[in-house]
Amino acid sequence: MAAQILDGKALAREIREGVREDVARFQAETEVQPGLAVVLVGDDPASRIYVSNKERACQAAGIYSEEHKLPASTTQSDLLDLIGRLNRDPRIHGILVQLPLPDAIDEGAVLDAIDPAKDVDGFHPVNVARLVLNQEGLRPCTPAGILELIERAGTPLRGAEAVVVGRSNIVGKPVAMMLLHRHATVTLCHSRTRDLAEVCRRADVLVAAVGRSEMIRGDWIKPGATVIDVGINRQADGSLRGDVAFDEAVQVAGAITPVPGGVGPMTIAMLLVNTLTAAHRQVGAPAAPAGG
Ligand SMILES: NC(=O)C1=CN([C@@H]2O[C@H](COP(=O)(O)OP(=O)(O)OC[C@H]3O[C@@H](n4cnc5c(N)ncnc54)[C@H](OP(=O)(O)O)[C@@H]3O)[C@@H](O)[C@H]2O)C=CC1
Ligand SMILES: Nc1nc(=O)c2c([nH]1)NC[C@@H]1CN(c3ccc(C(=O)N[C@@H](CCC(=O)O)C(=O)O)cc3)C=[N+]21
Ligand SMILES: [Mg+2]
Repeated sequence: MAAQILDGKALAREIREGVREDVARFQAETEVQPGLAVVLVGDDPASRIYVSNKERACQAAGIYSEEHKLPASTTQSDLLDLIGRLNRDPRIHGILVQLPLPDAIDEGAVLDAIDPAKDVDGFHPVNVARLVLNQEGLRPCTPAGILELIERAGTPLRGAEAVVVGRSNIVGKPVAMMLLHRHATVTLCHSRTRDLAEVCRRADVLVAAVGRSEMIRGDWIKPGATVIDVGINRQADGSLRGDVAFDEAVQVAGAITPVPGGVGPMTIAMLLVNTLTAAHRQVGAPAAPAGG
């Protein structure tokens, strides 16, 4: 029997509609409109697509958004100045600096400069520490979206074998930590992992965040497993492929996310949730938003 398809686009739409209602209520109570600033340095075409998706989603949810497009030649000190201004700007509750940054800019120095209260990506060291300590803080959007999808699949995590392929700071490591906090037994794999296929076959929940088109084959998947495909791999013809060979995997898995229409839309929905949560915490409004 073919797997249940986890429709991230539909779930993201539901979440964004909930955010829209919560934003309206928040604004009525506080007279403050939540605001997001997105900073894009250089002209990476893929980043431009995400940035315009984010902008449209903000508008639909009633969140103020502004886009700061800087040339690739921008210096680190100019970027730090901009972040300082956004940190002090009362209209702005969330700041997102699109990654990767040009080589001449020290990514760590830039992330350190963002006010942790406005760090809607959850990449500042303070928010990373709060995640590891399982304390309240802003959680990275893609991992948060992945957890929502797993929950929607009805997959129990307590005691489950979870295998994450990829150990980046923005996806692999934080999603592994979130699965651990849900009491899964977590294996975090990377390019030096031996017998990767064998490790994947143990997984009740498999998260692929590698960036290699269709690397994970159908026979790497345990029958009935929940498979989350984070990969966004642009093909020569312009289409997108995931890190999982979908046509094979869908025959074996219990539930699987498509690419596109899986994790990607959830990332944007969780960015809106984080922006509203950040606004609540900064304004100190009485009621907390759903999911915040
Ligand atoms: N849908 C969404 O919202 C998002 C999608 N993405 C997509 O997800 C994918 C991963 O992104 P990101 O985490 O930033 O990627 P990175 O390139 O930062 O990390 C890739 C990871 O995969 C590991 N890896 C590479 N090759 C292999 C291999 N042959 N076997 C096992 N592990 C391997 C690397 O190992 P090592 O550490 O040893 O080098 C590394 O840990 C990309 O396609 C990206 O576009 C990313 C963010 C959000
Ligand atoms: N500071 C920072 N935060 C990020 O969250 C961040 C980043 N930098 N750099 C790049 C990655 C990648 N990323 C995606 C977001 C949305 C889609 C998305 O909307 N995907 C849709 C459509 C994609 C398309 O058609 O091109 C889908 O999968 O269905 C994909 C990928 C966020 N990232
Ligand atoms: Mg993110």
